Amino acid sequence: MVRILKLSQLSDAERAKLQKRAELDIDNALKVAQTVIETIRERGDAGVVDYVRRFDYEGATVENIKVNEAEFEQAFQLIEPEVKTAIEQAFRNIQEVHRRQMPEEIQLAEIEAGVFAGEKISPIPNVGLYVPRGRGAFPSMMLMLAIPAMVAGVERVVVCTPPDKQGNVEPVSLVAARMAGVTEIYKLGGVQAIAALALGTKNIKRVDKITGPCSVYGAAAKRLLFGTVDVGLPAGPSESIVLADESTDARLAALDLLIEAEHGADSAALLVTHCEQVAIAAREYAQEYLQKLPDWRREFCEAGLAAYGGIILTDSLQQSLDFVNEYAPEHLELLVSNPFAILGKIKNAGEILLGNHTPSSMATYAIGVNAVLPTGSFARSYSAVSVYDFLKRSTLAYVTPEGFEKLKETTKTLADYEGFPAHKLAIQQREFLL
Ligand SMILES: NC(=O)c1ccc[n+]([C@@H]2O[C@H](COP(=O)([O-])OP(=O)(O)OC[C@H]3O[C@@H](n4cnc5c(N)ncnc54)[C@H](O)[C@@H]3O)[C@@H](O)[C@H]2O)c1
Ligand SMILES: N[C@H](CO)Cc1c[nH]c[nH+]1
Ligand SMILES: [Zn+2]
Repeated sequence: MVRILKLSQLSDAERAKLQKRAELDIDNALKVAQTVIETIRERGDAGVVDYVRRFDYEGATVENIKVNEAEFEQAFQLIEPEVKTAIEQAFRNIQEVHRRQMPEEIQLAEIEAGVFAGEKISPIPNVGLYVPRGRGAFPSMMLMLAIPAMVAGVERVVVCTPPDKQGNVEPVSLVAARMAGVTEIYKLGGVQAIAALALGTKNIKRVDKITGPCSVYGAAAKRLLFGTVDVGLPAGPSESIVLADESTDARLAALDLLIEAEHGADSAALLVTHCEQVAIAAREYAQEYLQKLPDWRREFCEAGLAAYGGIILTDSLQQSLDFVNEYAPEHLELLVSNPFAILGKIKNAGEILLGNHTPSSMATYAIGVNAVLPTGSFARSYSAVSVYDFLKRSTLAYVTPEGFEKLKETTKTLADYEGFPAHKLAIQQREFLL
């Protein structure tokens, strides 16, 4: 039975446990990751292959961990026509959304007479994308990562994704990668993928940034390699809040509660409402809909809902909103009578989905908004993946002779005050040299 928790009756410890989610059960993974990283640092490709053999595919060799042309071609043979059509529509919408995000390459504004300031935008040269594979196939994640990287103009986009026990990469992910223009793909998952991308080996050139969702092993590796490489946003176990009021159809609330719950036993799926009737009815419907899922997905839902999720009953809509903002969910669905009326009150959420026709599964696959989102309360400061994850900004300035006259005294005064004589001299001498 899906639990109903009355928010006002939760102890501080219970509230903190909800807030923490599963994200931080990382200690054991950190130990594994440390050993794998050290081995790859010392033994390079041979170390990488040893761990692929141990964790994913026994037949891995230095030669066969890179996806070859025949494997791409085979993937195009294997894909069902309706899946290809679906991928094509998703591709178009994701590309459209991300093209609209692209800023002007050069922005320069006159700040005062003769003083121009702005930014030059450039792509990150080398980027590694991690597309997970453990508990599902994720061609959608391939699109969500590869398309913004390509739109941003990244020169080298490398993908790592785990092979199955037969050494194959999930074929629709290969089709999605090819459509986006990615050709360099390694059959690597977990720590060995992150370590190879971050440290580089003879066969796998290191990257400047790695981004993409992963399980606790990849997350542990990213934590240990922070400082060696840019590890992007924290995107861990899926989590969501469905926010309901007295107008909500409890069947929709129950259905959407199960969307993120089915990812894994570590998923955190919550329905938050001040309306007891909706809470009780949604609990009944959730039980019913759970029976429609295959055993392994239903067991994920039951475990995650018992440990990290469930239905939270609050005293008022305002208390529900306060809870949402404190929790900072990855996905937030506003299944309320007028979602636009409360939109301004949402302060922290990776994704905000408005109304009955915008379930989070549609955002994951088809709308075009990015579905790689910050988890573990990091939606307080991080954003969804976008072209900005693949761009950097150089500040840009240009001063005319007129502008130089206007700024020279301020520069000399502040250089004096801070005790930097060469800074001052560069201004003083220019007054004679120019
Ligand atoms: N935040 C987001 O936007 C977002 C999007 C999609 C998925 N996700 C989350 O990403 C995660 C993906 O995880 P996953 O497990 O499906 O795929 P994964 O690819 O991250 O994990 C599989 C890899 O883990 C490694 N591994 C497995 N067991 C191991 C062990 N005992 N020791 C060392 N390494 C081991 C293997 O090398 C394997 O390749 C899920 O938690 C999912 O909810 C998040
Ligand atoms: N909902 C996930 C992000 O939390 C993404 C995903 C891909 N496939 C299925 N789900
Ligand atoms: Zn999902």
